[in-house]
Amino acid sequence: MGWFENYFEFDRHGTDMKTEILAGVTTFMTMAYILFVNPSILSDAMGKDAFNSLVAVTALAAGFATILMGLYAKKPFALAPGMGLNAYFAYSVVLGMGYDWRVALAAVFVEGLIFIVLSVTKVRSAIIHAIPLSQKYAIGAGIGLFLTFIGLNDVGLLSAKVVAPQGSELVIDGQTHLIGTLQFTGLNTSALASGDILLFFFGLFLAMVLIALRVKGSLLISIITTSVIGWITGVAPWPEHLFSTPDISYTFMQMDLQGLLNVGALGVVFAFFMVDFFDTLGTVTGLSAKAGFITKDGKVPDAEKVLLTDAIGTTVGAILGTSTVTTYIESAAGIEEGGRTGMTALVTGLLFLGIGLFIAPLAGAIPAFATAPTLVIVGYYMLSAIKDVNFADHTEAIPAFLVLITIPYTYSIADGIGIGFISYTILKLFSGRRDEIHPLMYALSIIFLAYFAYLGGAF
Ligand SMILES: Nc1nc2[nH]cnc2c(=O)[nH]1
Repeated sequence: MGWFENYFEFDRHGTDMKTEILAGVTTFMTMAYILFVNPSILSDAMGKDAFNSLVAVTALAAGFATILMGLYAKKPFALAPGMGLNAYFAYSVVLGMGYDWRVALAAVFVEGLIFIVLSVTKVRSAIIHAIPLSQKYAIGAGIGLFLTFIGLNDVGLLSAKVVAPQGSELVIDGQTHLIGTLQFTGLNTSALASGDILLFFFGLFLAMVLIALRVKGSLLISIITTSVIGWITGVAPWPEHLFSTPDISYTFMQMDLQGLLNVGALGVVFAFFMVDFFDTLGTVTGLSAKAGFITKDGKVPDAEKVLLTDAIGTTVGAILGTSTVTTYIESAAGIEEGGRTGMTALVTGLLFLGIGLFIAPLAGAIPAFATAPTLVIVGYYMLSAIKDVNFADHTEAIPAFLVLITIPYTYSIADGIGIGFISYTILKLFSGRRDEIHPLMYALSIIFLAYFAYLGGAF
């Protein structure tokens, strides 16, 4: 038995080197899009000149945090700057509220420090353990639906009608987007015969069949096959070149901590913190349930180490120049391939550094239609956690249901968790079962009420 096998306890987890490496590569392939999507979102707020720096910074932050997760927390979880959080950073905080991006980075940095303190003092894992099992399962399942929704959206399969109040337009990459109330969504029929969508369905059906045949690496095979067909048929451009030289000078150490010293900016720190905290919490629980880590009494082993890694990732990410780093739900893809130990994360992290830093153009050439089927399938896997919710008990199942639908509909894991906690506490309280409410659930419900009030502009 080699050093790696011993250190990561392959025997105890019933895994082997080949499975772990394949799992690490699969998770990387599923997440590689972030190397290009994150820079494109953040550079809307930081300026186009930031783009190259952001590619390297995204790879560095994801690589560093994921390797730390592998070596220290020994879990098959990968981290990168979160999609919900980068959009909040760019479109709400900088473009919406008008904060300089350096102040927004400082808010992320401080939020990360608060996280570190909470993780070290074990407050955070205490909160995790106070949350009812039905809510934990529903969060995992809701994140699954969210992921499917992201996949369908990425590939342009859904259309939406937006009723926009005047003046609420957002220009991204020269395209004008309406911001307003969503009236309905539908199938984007005009795109159905496009190469992108056809290849998406090809990838989806290929993945489905391979999974049904129980072929190892089926998601990875689907991503690679679909990409290559896309490149050959000209639906997606071949990678232009293989190598690029990393340069992070534009965003490195740019935080403006002094700019944070006003009440409004503290609200921004609070909002970042809430989203990061509960996104991580839900994701770690969902992934742990999927990997079979949850103990009989509903706990995630070594939760403190996982949370501390996540918190350090955010802080280091802010120093490098990116929005909040968080544990990715896409890690479910590698877990699905059998990844159970830190070796999986180590492989993913090294690929982020190796590919992300130096051959970013190649990773970026993997088209959205090739990764979207994976997001859809992983969503299906994660949804299965809902079967562990007891639907005979309305006081457990109704709040679980609300979490399940609110996460994808609001495109926000934190909002879904908030609705879940508030409704759980109210329902138990008014149905004569208050002794089942953990005292921390009252506090969390009140914090979420304050959070929603803040979002609604009450203070
Ligand atoms: N948990 C989680 N996973 C993601 N995958 C892509 N973006 C995110 C995010 O914001 N949170």
